[in-house]
Amino acid sequence: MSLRRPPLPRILLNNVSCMRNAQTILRNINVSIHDGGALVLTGTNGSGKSTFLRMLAGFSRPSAGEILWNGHDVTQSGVFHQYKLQLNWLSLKDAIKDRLTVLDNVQWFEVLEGKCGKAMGALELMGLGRLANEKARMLSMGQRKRLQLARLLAIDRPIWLLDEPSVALDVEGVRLLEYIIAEHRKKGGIVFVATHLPIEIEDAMCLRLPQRFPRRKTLVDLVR
Ligand SMILES: Nc1ncnc2c1ncn2[C@@H]1O[C@H](COP(=O)(O)OP(=O)(O)OP(=O)(O)O)[C@@H](O)[C@H]1O
Repeated sequence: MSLRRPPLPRILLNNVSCMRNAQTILRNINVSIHDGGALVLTGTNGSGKSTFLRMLAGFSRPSAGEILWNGHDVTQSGVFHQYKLQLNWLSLKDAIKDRLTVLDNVQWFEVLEGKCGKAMGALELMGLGRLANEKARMLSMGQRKRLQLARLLAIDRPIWLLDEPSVALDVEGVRLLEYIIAEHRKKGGIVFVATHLPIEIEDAMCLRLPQRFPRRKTLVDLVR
């Protein structure tokens, strides 16, 4: 009889807490995620969703606990160097260069990544093929979000950290987002999504972060 150990989770958050400005934003978070997994983070404004993603991206360190990637603490410099190459980050700051064309905006990231050849296909999938040679400043908000998603596809790293990825997308855009997330997971990719808007992600784990401040009076309370 062979006794096989269960595989290590690709990412493990072990009792992680995070402080900003001497305040605890995240407290005792435990998450374990394997290849193909997804975690959807929800919670009120200021509950710490972006902080969670930023910590996973290595922009801030846990104040307690540890984040393990393949069993190694990502804050160790040798590990972090490898770990950060696994990450693809999408946030409300879109880092789009308005003076470049739409295509150049994707190819530029591909070049930085030492890759090439996927930019046009990614733009076409995201419905931006006809705009590939337009200057990026011509794009609407939803089109800019589609351009960010095309970059994710072109760069093709395994761990996606998506902060409000559906903001400004139309219904078709949200369906495309759901589709590319599903396809990414089929290849073993991992997806973390912070969102206020509903996104259909099959078998995703959900983590609702607690509200950090006492509930203030709402508009409804005030007009009663
Ligand atoms: N650089 C910073 N320095 C100090 N505090 C910060 C910093 N960034 C965020 N915070 C605080 O951390 C808390 C959580 O912020 P965060 O942006 O993670 O919330 P969120 O859940 O993503 O909110 P939203 O739904 O509004 O996007 C907030 O109270 C915020 O003021």
